[in-house]
Amino acid sequence: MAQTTGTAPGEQSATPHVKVSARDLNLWYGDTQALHDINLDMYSRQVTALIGPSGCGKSTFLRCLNRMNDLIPRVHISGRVALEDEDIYDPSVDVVQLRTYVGMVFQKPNPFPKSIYENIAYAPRLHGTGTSRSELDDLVESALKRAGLWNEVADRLDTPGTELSGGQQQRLCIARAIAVNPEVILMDEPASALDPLATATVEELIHELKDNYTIVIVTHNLQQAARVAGYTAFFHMGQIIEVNDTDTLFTNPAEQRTEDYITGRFG
Ligand SMILES: Nc1ncnc2c1ncn2[C@@H]1O[C@H](COP(=O)(O)OP(=O)(O)OP(=O)(O)O)[C@@H](O)[C@H]1O
Repeated sequence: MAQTTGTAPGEQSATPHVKVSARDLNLWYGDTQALHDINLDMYSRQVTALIGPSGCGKSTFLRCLNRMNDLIPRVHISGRVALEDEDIYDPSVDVVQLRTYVGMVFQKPNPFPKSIYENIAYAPRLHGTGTSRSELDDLVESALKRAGLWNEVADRLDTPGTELSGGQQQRLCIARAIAVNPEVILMDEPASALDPLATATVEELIHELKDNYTIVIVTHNLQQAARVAGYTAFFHMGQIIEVNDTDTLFTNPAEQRTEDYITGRFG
């Protein structure tokens, strides 16, 4: 597997900071191995895209990064995933806490059946981040602003989140993830259920969020990976075939399988 530690386009520092790393990561669903010896560094203030054909293990890998696979029966994992050098699979790790550091946004927008306000305020209240009403008000406003949704919903915070358009719902889900101050945001095909205009808005948002978070995104859309990601990893049959800065991976792939995939020969 090819992996660079070089500088991504637009990145000032020669050695980007590794925020999350996977080392020799294997995962089995029962007897079936879905991930094989995955090694990947994901950098602070960068978007890393995971691409590859259907069933190659992208979502499985993404779920390893905040232990969402713990919820699936008969899953067995070996190897290491570290957040800032801390092994997230260490038995002492509080998984609920971990998921506030490493938030997740899913393919289909899934707002709670609650008001826009409550969608954002719910988790901070639960975790004790915002206690008074005015603290929560500030937190809701700030999260909605960071998700680029404030101007569209400021006058109707009491309406159900489910009444927003699909694109707005997805930005609400991103605001909800942001509200608990994560360091890493995982996105599993966050725009695939959206129309082109809403997709463009979400992509712009990802671009802005990158300045403050580590973002890992699964996408089927190669153009989207090229637009939003500084780094891209190509998965095939549960392995990483190649990872590199996105421009190099798309224009000068080292591996034949990568070239075949990005030129549409399979997948
Ligand atoms: N809950 C599960 N139980 C058993 N096997 C699973 C489970 N989830 C995924 N798999 C299997 O693991 C492999 C990888 O699936 P995964 O969903 O990670 O791939 P993917 O690359 O994200 O695919 P897609 O692009 O179609 O979403 C597939 O063979 C899939 O059938």
